[in-house]
Amino acid sequence: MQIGLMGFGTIGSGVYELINSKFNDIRVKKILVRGLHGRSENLFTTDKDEILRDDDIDTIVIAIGDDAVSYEIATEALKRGKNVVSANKEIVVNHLSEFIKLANENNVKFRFESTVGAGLPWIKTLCEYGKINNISKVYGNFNGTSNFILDMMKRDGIDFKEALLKSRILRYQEPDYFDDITGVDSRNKLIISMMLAFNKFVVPKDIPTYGIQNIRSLDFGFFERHKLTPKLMSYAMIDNDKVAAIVAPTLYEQSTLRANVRGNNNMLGMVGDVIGEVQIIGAGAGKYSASNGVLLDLLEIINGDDIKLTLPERVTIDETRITHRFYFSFDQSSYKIERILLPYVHSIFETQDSFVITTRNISLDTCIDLLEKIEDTDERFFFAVYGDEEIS
Ligand SMILES: NC(=O)c1ccc[n+]([C@@H]2O[C@H](COP(=O)([O-])OP(=O)(O)OC[C@H]3O[C@@H](n4cnc5c(N)ncnc54)[C@H](O)[C@@H]3O)[C@@H](O)[C@H]2O)c1
Ligand SMILES: N[C@@H](CCO)C(=O)O
Repeated sequence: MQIGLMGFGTIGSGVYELINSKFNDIRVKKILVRGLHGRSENLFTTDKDEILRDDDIDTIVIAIGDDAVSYEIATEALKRGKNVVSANKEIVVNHLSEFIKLANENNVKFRFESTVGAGLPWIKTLCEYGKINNISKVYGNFNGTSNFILDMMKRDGIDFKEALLKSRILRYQEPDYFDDITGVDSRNKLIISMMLAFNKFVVPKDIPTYGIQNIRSLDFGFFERHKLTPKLMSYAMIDNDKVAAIVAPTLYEQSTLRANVRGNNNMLGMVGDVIGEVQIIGAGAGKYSASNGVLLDLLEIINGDDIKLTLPERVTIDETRITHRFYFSFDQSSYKIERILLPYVHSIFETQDSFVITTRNISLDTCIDLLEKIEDTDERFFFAVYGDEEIS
C-alpha cells in the first residue's frame, strides 16, 4: 500500500510514526504540508494535486482540519480510484452518502474509524453489530477534551481555563477548540454514529446541542454536595422510525460507571435487540489513539474486510418522547432566567451569588422551548440533564 498523507499535525505525524515503526507493507510516499520549512521535497509537498495525480499512490489519508480542502481531496481521490481514509469528521457528517457512492462507482473504499472514539473500534462495531441487531440507541461521552476538562476540574479543583490549556498541550483538542467545548464535535460524532446505527441522517442544526463552556467552579460546589459528576453526553434513540437526539452535559451519581470514565477516555454505548447493551471505553482523543484508528482503516483495506456502508435516509427529529429533570445555574442578577423557569421548578438552591434551579420531570420539547427563551435573554447560564437515570 502506498499512502498520500494529507496533513502533518497531531494525527498526520502520529500516523507517519506508526506506519514507519510497525508496518513494512505500508509506505508513506508523499505528505501534504502548508509550508516546506526546510523539509525534504522527496517526501513533503505543498501541492495536493501532486499527490492526487501520482498513480503509485493507492490510498489517501486525510488528517487536516480544513473542511473545504478535505472535501475536495476526498472526492478527487475517490474519482481517481484511490481509497480514502478520513480523520476529518465534518466531511463525513456532511458528505457521507456522496463518498459511499463515489467509492462504490470507482471500486475503492472510504473509511473513517478515527472520526468517533479515535482509536476505539466503534465504527466497525456499529457496522458489524448492525448486520445482526436492530440498534435502538447510541450514546457516549464522545469528546475526550471536554471529559478531560470536567475530570480535571472535579478531581484537581483547577478552573476551566487551566484545564482547557492542559488539554491543548496534550493535543486532545480540535484545530478549533470551540468545537470541543460547545458540543459541536460531540454532535458530529453522534450524527456519524446515528447514520451507521439507524441508517438515518439528521441535519446538525436540528440536534439540540449544549456544551460545557459556561460551567464554573460554583457548579462543582453544587455537584460535590449532591454527589454528582458532570459528563458531556450525546444520546440518540430510534423507536418506530422516530429519532430523538440531544448533546448536553449530564449529571451522574458519583458511584456510577459513567461518572468514573476518567481523563480523555470515551465511553461509547449502543443497545441492540440481540446483543443488548454494549459499551466500549478507552482513549477517545490524542495523537496515538487517533492514529490507531487510521491504522485500523488501512489494515482493513489491505485485508479486504468488507464493511458495507449504506446510504442514510434524511429524517427530522422528534423530541416529544424524552422526559427528564434538568439543571440550570445562573447569576442571581439573571432574574429573567428565574422567571422563565419558575413554573417548572423542582428545587431552588442559592449560593453566594448564583442560583441553581432543578426542574421537575418535563419533556425535552418543553425544555428546548425554555432554553430558547433563556438564550434570548442573553444571560450566561449552565445547563445539564439532571440525575443518573439514563435518558430514554
Ligand atoms: N486530535 C485528535 O485527537 C483527533 C482525533 C480524530 C480526528 N481528528 C481530526 O483529524 C483532523 C486533524 O486533526 P489534528 O489534531 O491533527 O489537527 P492539527 O491542527 O494538529 O493538524 C492539522 C495539520 O493540517 C495542516 N493543514 C491544514 N489545512 C491544510 C491545507 N489546506 N494544506 C496543507 N496542510 C494543511 C495544518 O497546518 C496542521 O499541520 C481534524 O479534522 C480533526 O478533527 C483529530
Ligand atoms: N478533539 C477531539 C479529538 C478526537 O476526536 C476530542 O477531544 O474528542
